[in-house]
Amino acid sequence: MLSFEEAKARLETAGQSHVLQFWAELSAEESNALLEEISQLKPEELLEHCRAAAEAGSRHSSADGRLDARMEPVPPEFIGSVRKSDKETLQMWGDEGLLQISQDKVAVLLLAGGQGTRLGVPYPKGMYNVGLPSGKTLYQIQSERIQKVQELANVKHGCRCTVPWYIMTSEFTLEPTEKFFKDHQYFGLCPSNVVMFEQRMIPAVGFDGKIILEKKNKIAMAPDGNGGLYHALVDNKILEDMERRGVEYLHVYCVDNILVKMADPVFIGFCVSKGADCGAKVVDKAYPAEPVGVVCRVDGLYQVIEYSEIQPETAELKGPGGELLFRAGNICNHFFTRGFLKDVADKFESQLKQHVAIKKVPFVDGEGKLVKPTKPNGIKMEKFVFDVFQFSKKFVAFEVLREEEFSPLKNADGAPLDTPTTARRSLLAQHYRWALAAGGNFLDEQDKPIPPKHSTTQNEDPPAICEISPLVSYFGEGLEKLLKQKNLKSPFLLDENEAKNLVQTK
Ligand SMILES: CC(=O)N[C@H]1[C@@H](OP(=O)(O)O)O[C@H](CO)[C@@H](O)[C@@H]1O
Repeated sequence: MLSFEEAKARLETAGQSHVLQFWAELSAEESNALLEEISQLKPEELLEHCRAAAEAGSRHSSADGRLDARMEPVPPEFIGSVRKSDKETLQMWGDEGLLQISQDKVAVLLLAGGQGTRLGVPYPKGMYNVGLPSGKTLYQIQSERIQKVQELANVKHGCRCTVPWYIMTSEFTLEPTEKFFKDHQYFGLCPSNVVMFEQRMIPAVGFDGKIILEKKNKIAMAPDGNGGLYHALVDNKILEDMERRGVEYLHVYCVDNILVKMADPVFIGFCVSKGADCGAKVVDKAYPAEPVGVVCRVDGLYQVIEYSEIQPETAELKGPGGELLFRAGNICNHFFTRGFLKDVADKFESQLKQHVAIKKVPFVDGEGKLVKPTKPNGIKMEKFVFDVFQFSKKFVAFEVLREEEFSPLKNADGAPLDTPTTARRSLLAQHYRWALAAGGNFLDEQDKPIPPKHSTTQNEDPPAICEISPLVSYFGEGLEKLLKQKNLKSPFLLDENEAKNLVQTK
């Protein structure tokens, strides 16, 4: 660890001497913690970071329109689509994906370093329970999907494959996530195949270019955005781990989408058969101001323009058929080859754009009292995971069905969209559709038939409650043999035990 003198010199070089202003008041333990924090910061990088943040803050307007004029939509012929493809093609991609999975070539990587500020919980989002009949958390659902996709590949190819699960956490989420997994015996996964690592944290900076102190001995730090992935892969030797395991393809996704298909064989198979090194799943944007990024091209290069960085007028532009011109909504499900990630790590990481977020950052005033600002006072710099698309040699977009694949949990209940209620509803509506399609009949509590309803809107609950464990079915497969012509009493929970009962009562 640094000595006081070294820390002082380091901070002076970066113009940040104020970080030590409360030094004389700190206990030995407190001062050690501060020295430890300072020792993580490299003086030149810090100087540059603070300079760039202050400059970005002074001219900040995220949606400044600099890119809008150069944006063009992805030509439809460059988008693979679940809706527009026939059954055989989808089957072919799915088979290809399962083949790759069966050969241990596929891993999933979860971006879980965020603080879930909008959701308003003090713990990692993945630990959230949206109120399903089973009480499962997002982490449990995801873990069970991994187990099921492994099983599908095993059964098809007579193997015992592994889909390793890499989880990128941050200083905020690592400890609670690790504990949660341990407390739940990794939800049935082998701990050695769940690899958690931490992304970097960087200081929040005031408009004057000075690091913000959130305590007398603590710098206000924030994760470096989900694009911090590329640094973190190197810092934690994750690419080496993948190589050792023979992983060639990675499905990267963010934690909050309750419908995420982990290592989706169809998506993997599509990307692999197109020879892509980089790919993104998209859904048709629901309305112009929907808070999703749009996949598009800028100066001929693939890019995502984030919802906070697009001008409203651009988001509203319509194509010839009245559809949104920029409608390829990014659902934060990406495909990368290991080779591509290595290239990014070796050659391109430093070129990734810094995005600026102006936030309210709690700070200590000159007297050391904590102030919760009412106006934004700090600049946080973030990298975005999708900013590497421009370096891809062969990029593909893959359009999937929103009702099957996208229902993110962003906000607390009470907000109109993307809440625990909407997430729960989307999952239950999906499982209800699967059960109907498999030939099940629902009964109410008085054993009266509930008339089937084949589509429900986002704002209504399905007429019967049905939850199907991912351990029983991954994307609706295999249900006919269990549910056909069966009377299912709502609420109906199809877990592995119930599946066994149903087989026996054939
Ligand atoms: C930097 C980044 O990855 N932003 C993603 C991500 O947004 P957040 O609001 O940061 O969760 O998830 C959205 C989908 O839920 C996607 O549309 C958007 O582009």
